[in-house]
Amino acid sequence: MTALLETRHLNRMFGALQATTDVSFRLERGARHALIGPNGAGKTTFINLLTGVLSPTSGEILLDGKAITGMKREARVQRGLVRTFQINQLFGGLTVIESLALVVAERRGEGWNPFRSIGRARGIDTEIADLLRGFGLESVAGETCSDLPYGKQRLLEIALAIALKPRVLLLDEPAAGVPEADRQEVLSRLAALPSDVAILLIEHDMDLVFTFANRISVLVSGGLFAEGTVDEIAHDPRVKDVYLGGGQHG
Ligand SMILES: Nc1ncnc2c1ncn2[C@@H]1O[C@H](COP(=O)(O)OP(=O)(O)OP(=O)(O)O)[C@@H](O)[C@H]1O
Repeated sequence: MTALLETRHLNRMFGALQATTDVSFRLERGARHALIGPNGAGKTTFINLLTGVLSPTSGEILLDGKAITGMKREARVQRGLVRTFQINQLFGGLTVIESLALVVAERRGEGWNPFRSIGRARGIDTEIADLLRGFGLESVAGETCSDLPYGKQRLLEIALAIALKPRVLLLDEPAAGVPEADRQEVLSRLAALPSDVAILLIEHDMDLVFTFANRISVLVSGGLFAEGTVDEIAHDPRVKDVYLGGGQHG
């Protein structure tokens, strides 16, 4: 069966440095798949290739069996390949509800008019209300995004991505910077993400990886080093060596 997202022999050079090395990877429908690897292993480069921020030196990327290798970022998003937003870059000055309204309206092709009361367009208000409730953001709906505590910021980033109705969601360190007290909420919201959305989690935090994912790929020096179930990876002595040998978890 065709994978939902697939790479075939993907390579990316930065001058003489090979940051991605012959990566053939499959993300299945409904996946809860984590991508891990020591610092500098090439995780960010791989995600940038998937989203179209970078072009591969060679190799192919397929979404639902169709090549998207040369496609622009926006076209990939329209086809359902979505990465979590950095809200401070895009929406810092907007309120939570405004940022959600903007994304939902854009997705519906209705554009966003700040002078029109939010939610006037039919259906948008219900959709926004569902997102606010689904991600525990009702109490901060009127707050400015950049003023939110980290836990709520991470949740809003995921809510904005879900507002685009992705088929594949690339989750980049969803619990980064979240204090211990708010971590559980982020984890339970992640566990409740729609099961029909295939998720690739890029994460440094092994506890989160082992809780969330049922499949793990390990990237080392740009190449796929190991792949398997959580159990297989947790007990793979070669994977332990890579991490312990590397000194630092990444
Ligand atoms: N734009 C660039 N130009 C030159 N080298 C780069 C560039 N981006 C990444 N690299 C190099 O490519 C390699 C992989 O980097 P990348 O950031 O993809 O790894 P990573 O696994 O995401 O690391 P970390 O976990 O530390 O974020 C590193 O050696 C890095 O220095």
